[in-house]
Formats: sequence, structure tokens, C-alpha cells
Amino acid sequence: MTELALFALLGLAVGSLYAGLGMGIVVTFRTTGVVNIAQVGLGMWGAFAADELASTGRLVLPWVGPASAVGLGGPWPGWAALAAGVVSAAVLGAAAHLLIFRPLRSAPQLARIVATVGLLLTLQALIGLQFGTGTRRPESLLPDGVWSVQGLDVPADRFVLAGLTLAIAAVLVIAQRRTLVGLALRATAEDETSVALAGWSPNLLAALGWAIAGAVSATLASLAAPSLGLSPTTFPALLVPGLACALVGRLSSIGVAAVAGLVLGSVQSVVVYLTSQPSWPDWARTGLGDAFPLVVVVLVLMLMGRSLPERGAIVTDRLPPAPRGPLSWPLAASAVTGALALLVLTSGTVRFAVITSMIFVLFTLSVVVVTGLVGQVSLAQAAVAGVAAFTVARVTPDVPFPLNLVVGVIVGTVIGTAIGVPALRIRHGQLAVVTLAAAVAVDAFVFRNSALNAVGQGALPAPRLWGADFSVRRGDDLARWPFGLLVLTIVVAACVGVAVMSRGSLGRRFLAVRGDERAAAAAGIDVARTKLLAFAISSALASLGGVLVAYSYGQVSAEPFGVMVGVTFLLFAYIGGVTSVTGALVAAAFAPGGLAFLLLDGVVDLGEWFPFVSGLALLVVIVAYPQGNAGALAKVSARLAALRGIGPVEVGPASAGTGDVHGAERVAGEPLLDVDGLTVRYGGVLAVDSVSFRLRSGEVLGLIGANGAGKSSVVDALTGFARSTGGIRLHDREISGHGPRDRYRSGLARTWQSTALFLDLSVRENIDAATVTSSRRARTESAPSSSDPGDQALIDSGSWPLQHHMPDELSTGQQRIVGLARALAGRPSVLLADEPAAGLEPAERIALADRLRSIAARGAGIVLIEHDLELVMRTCDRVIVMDRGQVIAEGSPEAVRSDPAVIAAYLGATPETAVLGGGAP
Ligand SMILES: Nc1ncnc2c1ncn2[C@@H]1O[C@H](COP(=O)(O)OP(=O)(O)OP(=O)(O)O)[C@@H](O)[C@H]1O
Repeated sequence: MTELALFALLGLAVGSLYAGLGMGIVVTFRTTGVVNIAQVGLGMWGAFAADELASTGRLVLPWVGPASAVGLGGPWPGWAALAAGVVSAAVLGAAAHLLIFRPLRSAPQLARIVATVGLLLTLQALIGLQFGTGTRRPESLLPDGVWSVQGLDVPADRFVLAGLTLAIAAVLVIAQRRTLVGLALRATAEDETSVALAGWSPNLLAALGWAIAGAVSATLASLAAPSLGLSPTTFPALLVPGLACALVGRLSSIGVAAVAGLVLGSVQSVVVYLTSQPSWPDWARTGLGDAFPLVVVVLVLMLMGRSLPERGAIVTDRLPPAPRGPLSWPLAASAVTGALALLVLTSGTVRFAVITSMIFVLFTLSVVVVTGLVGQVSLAQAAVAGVAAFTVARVTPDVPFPLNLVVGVIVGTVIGTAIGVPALRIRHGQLAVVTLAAAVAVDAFVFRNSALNAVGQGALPAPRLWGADFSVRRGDDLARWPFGLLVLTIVVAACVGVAVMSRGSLGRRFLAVRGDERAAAAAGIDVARTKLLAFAISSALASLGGVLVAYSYGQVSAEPFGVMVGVTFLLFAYIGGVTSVTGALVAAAFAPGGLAFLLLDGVVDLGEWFPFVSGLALLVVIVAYPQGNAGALAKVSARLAALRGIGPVEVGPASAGTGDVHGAERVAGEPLLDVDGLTVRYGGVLAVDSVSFRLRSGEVLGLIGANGAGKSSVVDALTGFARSTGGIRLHDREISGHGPRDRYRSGLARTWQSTALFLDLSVRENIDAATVTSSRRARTESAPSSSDPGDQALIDSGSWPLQHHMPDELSTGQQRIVGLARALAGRPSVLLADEPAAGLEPAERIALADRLRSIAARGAGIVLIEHDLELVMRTCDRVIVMDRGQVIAEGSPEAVRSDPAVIAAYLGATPETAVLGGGAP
């Protein structure tokens, strides 16, 4: 027990460092919305700069080459050096904002994550160049005595460090609550415009946020360094706990992040102590301390996250477009011929570089699948590749080639898919943190754990197939062509597979989930399964790459699969073009150790400067092209498609379809939907208060009320997007416990006020993504079929002529009509239409009313939310009026229109002038 307490107190040193990083990350996020993965780089820079000044008197500046260090005539006193180091980290932070993140402020979130990754690599390289890669142990500025607490002798600096950490947190919290600058800093991330109107410069405020973050991290990194050591190679191990603390503080609480840092440091120290005990199993001795933050991160985020984002939490920024045109087989054939020629015509190191680039294609392809197509950020792909490689090393020679490859890929895929499980509830920057934490854990617990893996078991036996030797090396030949051919065959198969998949129905589902998870679930797509499938395919590709890397080296080691390598995969894939196979090929050509790398290195010998210069170049590229190469590639592929005559056609007026049965008899038939005491609360807001109604077959039921009355919340609750209490029976079956997808598949469909179309898919593909059973029949533009649910939905909604357009080529009104078509694609028995007429011309509204009637006439029940009373009168059999969450009237449109309570609820409007809800938006 005493030992446990002692180790917990000793852990306060590393805990204060984590707290410093966590607080820095929170401050940056609160002021700029960036989850700064490079925060540890800023903190380390300050600590190194302070130590250099204190030990040699050199002021080192954050660049390389001439005048990158100034001699200041002898070592500086410790506290003065610390102040200078802190200022230098603050300036570097502000510069990072002004030069990199300000230009990217309206870029996709992914671009900003990639930029922080690029900044981290650049800072790591810069520190290595300026201060060397060895470990330093600076002089301590804190008291070096020992304090006795309840019989325990604890170094005094631990208490001072913990106290300082809490003091810094208190100062930051008070400053942000009590000072004008603090308040402006808090406001700037949420609403730049209001801050600017109040006379503040959002740009300077954001730079100040970055500077404060850099200063806080550098202060605590410098003070903790004497007991921990300073080394540029230990970055990732510090980064993840820092991010974990920020997440525990929900990226918004400085105080919680600080306390979480201290607790995490203490617990980690205790875990390390426990794992060193003789009773602890050998296989679990190494890496548990490093794996622990992963557990914290995952638990916190899984508890915080939601399986679908909430209304209002939808991220509107778009990833680069993904090509959807037909595969160009001639282009593919020329690429394969070119690669073959390169293999045959080269030898030695050049051929090895060609092979390295080819293997790298598998890594960038894995990022294309999971990030480019499904929008899930993963920094763990190198770890997954490593798992496969280590598995192969372990099972060979008992399991011969190629069976060992299959086993490796299966194990890698299982682990990679498991790493993807948090993605079911966690998104964007937070997912980057989880996958990074997973990479650190796998690196520490598996790759560097000699009790668990086969490192040091020697060379992999030559891969042999049907008697032929496919090994990379024999005698003087460093890169044999049979191995190149083996790699090429696997890579070509993978490329073709991904290209075909991304253009098919799976690719459609991927892009739908990437575009809008809520709308995808409402269109019957299993979002969780789609994401996991993407992680599985992506992990299989990375695993193949991992095994081939192992065979290309002839043995397995941890280095090619390190945490920073995984980070590099994302960086290269994004810049090369993260949404297409072509992008993966471009990225791989420039891969470290690959072909372009070799050629460039031959032309300009950058030597040890290479990592820094390439990091800087990547940052310049990402700032200049925030969508990476994918934007450019998409333009080229659109032009090629236009040349082949498959470009967009002119938008014609939405014509009435063949399925129009206007004028059919209105029959109120069997009950379809029974809603009983439906109640929705958002925290303290009672949005829907015990609403009950019944909808019958053939009926159009109007749901009206002023803005904020609770109408959309009713739709959200009925379709499974808002938590609710009360009964919901569809076809006499209780569905209130079911998810959105199940409800859609049971026949309950909805449209969205925000249109929520999948912007990366054409109108036709939007509809096809939502058809429960997809029709494989070849379609013709002129001959719709009533047996095809997609065709029928396009016709019933009047959007048949729009089917070859991309959503953003359409007006908002047309997009709403397409949204209606998508809701009809599942042939629902109940349709909840949330303001489908907003943005339509008067004539189009009349046509829409007729269409809704004819859909109902064929037996569906429709709930129509609408502000325009004329449309409601024309379309609905019955109307429910809501006010402040409650039903205040119900009856025929005529009766409701003249109900005094209803008129009173609408600001005293007279029945003649009333356009309920204040008019269409
Ligand atoms: N996610 C949320 N969190 C907190 N409050 C919410 C949330 N969504 C809606 N509300 C609140 O619930 C109430 C009902 O909102 P709702 O959007 O359902 O009304 P509405 O009748 O559809 O309005 P509108 O006609 O403007 O679409 C409003 O007070 C709104 O501010």
C-alpha cells in the first residue's frame, strides 16, 4: 500500500506534463476549434530551447540553416532560460496559427487534422536537427529535497509541480471567466462574426490562444523534464495522454484537463509499478502503462459519444469529391504496363524503391477506404499493418507461405476492425485521438513486448509458391523481380477491387455515411455496419502491406510500423488524393523510401534535413491545396466523364410522373401509426409534451404550429433520432425501442428540413442508396419501371428529370423534392414530410400537394409539416396544431383554421390572413 502511494506521488511529475499538454489542447480547441495533435511539439520545443539556453547560452530559433542559433555569451540563469523557452513556444504557436491554421479556417476538418499531423512531424524533425536526437536531462529549477508524508519520503519537486499545475489551471480559468480578453477568447471559436462586431480581431485572438497554449505546455514540459528526460523520439508516448486529458475535460474544461493529467500520471506510474512485480505475468509486463491512456480515452469518448450525431451537431464541411465515373480500363492497363516496365528495366536500389512505392499503395489505399470514402480518420493503419507482419513472423514456418499471409491478414483485419469500434460513437478529431492512442498501445504492448511477439527470431523464410522462390533478395541481387511481380499482382488486385467497390453499391453506402450519418440511417443504411466494414477492408489492405514490408526487409521489426509511420500514411494519402485509387498511387510514388523520394534525394542531397524539409513541403502543400490532390483529380475525372458524354444534362422543369393518380378517392383505412403520449426533452427543454394521434392508411395529416412548437422533434422522435418516452406503434407493432434504420425498414420514412441529401452522390444514386432491395435491372432514361422502387419514387415525387444531376446543381426546392423521392424509395407505408414545400414556386407547391394526395390514395399515410396554410388546406384530411410542445387543436383544416385558440397562438392573426407559423422560411 505504501509503495502504491509512493508511486502515485512520483507519477505527479509526468502527470503535470500531461496536464500542461491537455490544458494547451483545450485552450487551442476553445479558441480555434482545432484538436491540436502537434501540441506536444510546441511544449517540447520550449523545453529544449530553455535547456539549450541554460546549458550553453545559445538561443535556438525555430528554423534551420543560417542564423538559426544566436550565441548570447554564456549560460543563462535557469528561470530566465525557462522564460525565454516559454516565450519561444508561444511565438511558435502564434506563428503556426497565422501561417497554417488561419488560411485553413474554412477548410474541411480533416485538412486541419492533417495539418496538425504535418506540424507535429515538422517540429519533431526540427527538434532532432537543432538539439540532436539523444535524451537530455536538464537541471532542475525546483527544490531538490525530500518531503516526508505519513512516513513516505517523496521528492519535493512532485508536490511543487502538482501545485504549479493547479495554480496555472486556476489562473487560466479565472482569466477566461473574469477578463474581457478571456471572454472574447471563449467566444471566438463559437462566433467569429459577433466577436469581430464587438471590436476584437478574431485572428489575433486565435493567435493569442495558440500562444497561451504553447506557453502553458512549454512551462510544464520544462519543469517536468529534469525528472523525465527530454527526447524527440518519445513524442507519441506523451502526446496521447495529453490528448486523453483534454478529452476528459470534454475539450472545454481547463480545470478538469489539469486534474485529469495529474491523476493519469499517478495511475500510470502505479500501473508501471504493479507490472514490475514478480507476480505479474511476463507477457503483460511491457507497455501496459502506455496502453492505459487508450483505455481512458476510449471509455470517456464512448460514454460521451452518440451513435448518430445530434441535430445541430452535423458537420457541414465536405471532404474532397470522390470520382464516380466508370473505371478507365485503358488507363489502368497503362499503369500496370508502366509498373511492369519499371520492375524489369531497373535493378538494385532503384527497383527496391519501385517495390517500396508499390507496397505503400496498399497503405494509402487503406486510408482512401476508411478516410476518403467513409470519412473516418484513422492514424492506426501502420499499427494494423504491424500486427499482420508480427503475426506472420510468429506463425512462420509452421504455417507456410501464402497461408501465413492469409493468417496475418485475418489477424490484422480483426484488430483493425476492433480499433474501428469506437468510430461507432466518436467522430472527426476525437476519432483521430482514439486511433492514435490505439497505435501507441499496440506499439508498446505488442511490437516492443518481447514476451508476446517474435522479434529477434531471425529472418523470415523465403516465400515459395509452386516451387518458385519469391524472396526479395538472393546473393547480390537486392531486389529480385519475382518479388516485385508478387507485390505488383497483389497491388493491382487491390487497386481494381477498391476502384470497383467504390463505384458500386457499397461505395454508394460509404459516401452516404460520409455525407450525412443521420440521413443515411433514415434511408435504411446500417451506419455502424458500413463503418465497420470500411475499417475491415481498410485493415485488410494495410495488413497485406504490412506482410509485404516484412518480406521486403526479410524480417520483422517494430520500426516500419511505429506510431509516427501511421501518422505519415494519413498525411501522404490526404495530400496525394484521399478519395481515389489514383490519389493513392500519386501518394505512394512520393512515399518515404519510394521512387520519387529516391530520385529527389539523388538530385538534391538533403541528408539529415530530409524529414524537416519534407514536413515543411507537406505543410505548404496542404495550406495551398486544402483538399489535397483529390480536388484536382476530381476535376480531371469530371472532364474525362464530360468528354465521354456522361456529364450533367440541363435541368428541366419537374414534370408530373406516370404514377400520378390525382383525384383518386380519399379513403381513411386501417390504422398505420399510433402515437401515444409522445414526450421529448432536451435537457431542461420540454420540446414535445405528451402528444398522441393516430394516422390511417390513405390519410394526409397536417402537423402545424409556430416555429419552435415541437413539430420537427415529433418527427425526430418517431423516426428514432431523438430520445422520447411514450408509445409508437407502426402496423400495431411497438417500435419505440428501435433504431432509425429498423423503423425505416418497417415502413416509416421521413424527409428533412435541411434536405440532407448525400452531396457526393447523384440524384439517382441518392435514391438507390435508400432502396431496400436494389434493382440490378439495366435502367434506361426514357423507360421508368413501376417495379423499380427507385424509378417509382423519382416519378411519384416529380424528380425523374433530375436524376443525373448532382444535388448541388439543384435549387433548394428541387433538393427537397429529391429528398421526398429518397424517402419514397423504401416504399414506406408512413411518410413524415418535414416542410417538403419550402423553397418551391406556387405552381410547384400545387403539383406537390397533388402528388402527396396521389401517394396517399395508393394506401400510404402521410404526416405533413407545413407552414403554408393554403397548402395544408389543399392537401390534408385532418390537422393537428402544436404550441409549445402540446397539441392545442385537432380537426378538419377548416375547423382548425377558425379555432380561436389556434388564432391566439399565432400572434392574433385573423383567420383570413393567417399563414400559420409566420410564413414559409
Ligand atoms: N437538440 C436540441 N437541444 C435543445 N433544444 C432543442 C434541440 N432541438 C430542438 N430544441 C428545442 O426544442 C423546441 C422544439 O423545436 P423543434 O425544432 O422541434 O420545433 P419546430 O416546431 O419543428 O420548429 P420549426 O418550425 O422552426 O422547425 C424548441 O424550443 C427548440 O429550441
